[in-house]
Amino acid sequence: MTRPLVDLQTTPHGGRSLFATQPITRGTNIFACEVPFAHVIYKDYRREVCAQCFAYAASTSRSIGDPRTWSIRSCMRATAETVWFCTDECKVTWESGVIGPLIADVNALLGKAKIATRSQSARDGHDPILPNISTAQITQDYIDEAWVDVENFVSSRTLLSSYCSTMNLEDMELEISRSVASAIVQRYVIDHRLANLTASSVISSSDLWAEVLNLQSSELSNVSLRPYILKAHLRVYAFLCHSLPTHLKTYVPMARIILARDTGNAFGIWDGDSRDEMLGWGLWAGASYFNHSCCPNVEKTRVGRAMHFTTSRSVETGEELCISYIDTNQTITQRRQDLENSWFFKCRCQRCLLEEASLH
Ligand SMILES: C[S@@+](CC[C@H](N)C(=O)[O-])C[C@H]1O[C@@H](n2cnc3c(N)ncnc32)[C@H](O)[C@@H]1O
Repeated sequence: MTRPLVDLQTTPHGGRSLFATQPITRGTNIFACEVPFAHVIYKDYRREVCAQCFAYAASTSRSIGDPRTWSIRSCMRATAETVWFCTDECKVTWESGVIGPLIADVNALLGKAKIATRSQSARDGHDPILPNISTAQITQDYIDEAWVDVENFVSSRTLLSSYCSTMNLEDMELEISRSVASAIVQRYVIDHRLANLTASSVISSSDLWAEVLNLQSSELSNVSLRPYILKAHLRVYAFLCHSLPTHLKTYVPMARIILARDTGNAFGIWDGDSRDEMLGWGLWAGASYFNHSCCPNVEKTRVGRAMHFTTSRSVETGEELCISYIDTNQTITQRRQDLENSWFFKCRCQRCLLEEASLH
């Protein structure tokens, strides 16, 4: 058996991180994660993004005159949401799988349920799920209590149904709901052994959920910086409790776990290398142990549904293997701002430490 090239270790500065177990040459594929555990493609792009391989119809690499939307569509159950494909091969692969069609069924239900949330008169601004809050109030206890309250609230079917009929779910809340629902379907399929899922080169399907649980949560940092996120998450939870089919409802408590880990661990699904347009996002469990560096030695590439990680230069035994989360062609001040706003940490990479020292 060949020895793995990477090893997970704890760092003094940035939680767990991946390290080289032997010298690695430039261009080596060190890790691959085959499928996202949760994902969503934004509504505006759904006709332009292949449901199987995420190829973008309007990408700049395509020729002038090529259509901006895909024309091959799924024709499975009438109850399922229509999805589009770049080739017949992708369509056959998707239709012969279990997860894609199940997600399309659930998405159709969520779409209808969202329309129903605005069928009655708009709310008067008061939301019983969470009163207006100020950042000063936000502690882990506060967040825990808010989740206990919402769980009590949704346990009354009458209250829940009446709330959802006028909650006026926002478009972004529906996207978040779709992403959580895709994870719920994934877990349902694993639990019921409906498909043989291989998520990555090192993780077996039975460990997939454990891998998601193991991801770092950024719930408190995220809600402290953007208190409105908590309200959106609680509303998504209530909406899913109300709208999902009975066999998936038992999995709704997963929502808080996914939402707490999504920010800080998910990757954007981009149109191509130039990253002009973000088409959606996905949570590739197992691929989130790469720490950030402003002088990275690993490049991340999406290959269809898979995330591949390749060394961008040669690496010594024991070296930390890092990707970059941001545009590293920025000043230290801009880089810090981006990392603190979106990932809630102060970068301790070699480049930042050197640049910081030269400032003093
Ligand atoms: C996607 S996770 C990476 C894996 C993470 N270290 C863990 O233990 O799960 C991102 C988090 O890792 C930490 N991190 C990543 N790169 C870092 C760096 N250059 N300096 C300090 N902390 C970093 C931050 O806490 C960040 O929010």
